[in-house]
Amino acid sequence: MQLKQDFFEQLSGFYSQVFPLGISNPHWLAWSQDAANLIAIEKPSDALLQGLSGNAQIADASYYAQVYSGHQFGGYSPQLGDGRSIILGEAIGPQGAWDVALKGGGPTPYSRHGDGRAVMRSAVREFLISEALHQLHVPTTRALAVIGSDLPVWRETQETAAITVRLAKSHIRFGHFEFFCHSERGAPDKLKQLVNFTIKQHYPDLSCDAAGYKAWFTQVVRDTAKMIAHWQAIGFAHGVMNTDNMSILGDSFDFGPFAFLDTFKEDFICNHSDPEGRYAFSQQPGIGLWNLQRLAQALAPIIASDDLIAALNQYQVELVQQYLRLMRAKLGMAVSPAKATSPEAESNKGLTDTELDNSDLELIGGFTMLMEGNHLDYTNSLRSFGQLDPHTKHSSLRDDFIDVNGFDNWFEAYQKRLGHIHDVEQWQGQRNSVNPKYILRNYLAQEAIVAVEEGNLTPLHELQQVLQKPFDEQPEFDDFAKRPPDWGQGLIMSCSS
Ligand SMILES: Nc1ncnc2c1ncn2[C@@H]1O[C@H](COP(=O)(O)OP(=O)(O)OP(=O)(O)O)[C@@H](O)[C@H]1O
Ligand SMILES: [Mg+2]
Repeated sequence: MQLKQDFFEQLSGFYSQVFPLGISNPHWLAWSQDAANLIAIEKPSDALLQGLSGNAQIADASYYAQVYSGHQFGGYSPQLGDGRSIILGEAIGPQGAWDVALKGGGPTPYSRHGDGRAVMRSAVREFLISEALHQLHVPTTRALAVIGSDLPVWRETQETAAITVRLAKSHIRFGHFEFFCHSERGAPDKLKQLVNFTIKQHYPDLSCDAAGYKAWFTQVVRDTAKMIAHWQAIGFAHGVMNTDNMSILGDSFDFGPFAFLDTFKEDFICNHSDPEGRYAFSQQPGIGLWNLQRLAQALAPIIASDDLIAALNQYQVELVQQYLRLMRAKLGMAVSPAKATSPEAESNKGLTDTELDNSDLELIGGFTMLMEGNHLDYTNSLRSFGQLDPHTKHSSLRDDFIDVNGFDNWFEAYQKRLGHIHDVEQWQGQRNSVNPKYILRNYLAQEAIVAVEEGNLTPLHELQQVLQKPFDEQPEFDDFAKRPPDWGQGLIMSCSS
């Protein structure tokens, strides 16, 4: 692993140097070669295991914990910082550099009352979801490995510590800007330094002046909207959208009590510690904007308010367009014939773009409402479109509905929207390439974790394998695509990790 130290060298005063605390009996619980390739690591080795567990020093690593703050569940926490994540530096890979962080690597000056550790179940979940989201084309941080240990840690009961080795293009969060805005009122030198660093590292085409700042913040707004559109389309609930968990690059970040929807439920709450549903599935788009508004406030000392507002105004437009793009692909609805190569959708001729957008949103919303009313599985229902002949009324999808009339009414409007499909087989294949068969259902993660506790890594490795190709039929793993058993339906997790 070849490391460089741009953040460490250019931003002193933005972190504390801290060395990871060694851990007893480290061993690989899981390894992602796909992630390893990003930083040119050919295979796991014993030397790497010792280094990434904190038992031996890695050459060129700097070891630091970043300082940030953030809005947590709506309230401002003036000082957070990496309490259990220690960054080694930026590993150089064939397509760019990736921060390497040991999440659960030991206490730091920002640990407050925490022990600096992560428990095995949360480390495994973070690993699995990072790699799974990537395969689903959702922007995300990545995970190289999970390292297990013998170290006992105390949560509600005694558990065992583990480390997730996280790769991120950047660990800079909205909360970084909030921290430096609030800690240096009146002389925003560090805030400016951080913005300039972010732009130079990640937006090399932009300048570090007023025009560049405006373009940069606009891009942050767009990237955040795009990430959330992906979550809504794939049926992913993050669970803890605090501003310290929002990456400035619009990558899904910090995976705790997340969940995919099993049965579609718009107001699904996946976080046991969120009884009010602040971060419910349906709230995510609104919270994304709220978080961006907090970021805009933090940037106000250096970016003109008109520019910030203009950028924020693009959020909803971008989110809706991205969501429409993803859902149209899932349902096989080609865009307006005026613009599209497909001449199929006869009924839409003459509609303006906005009218078509609105009628498509209505059609999509109609389908999710039907799913909710009929207690249908979100992922499996969408996957059924890969077997659907849009010209035929009867289908396995229709058979799933109790409210058949409701479905028929919807289907009629949908058929009209689609028009004639020339090559149904090709159309079905396209649906299968965007509607996954396999997602990381909470109960699957739970089963794999219980097996790890019993010393059996096979279910974890099988799950990792199946999630690497979520759109492919993998008949030997058909069971992984089933709806959860009763005990695993809508399983929600606590924040303790
Ligand atoms: N066991 C722990 N020991 C020390 N600090 C902790 C611990 N758990 C959480 N924290 C700190 O509490 C804050 C909020 O935690 P949160 O769960 O959002 O982050 P995290 O999962 O620890 O890490 P990250 O955001 O880097 O993925 C963070 O500053 C985090 O570092
Ligand atoms: Mg966090």
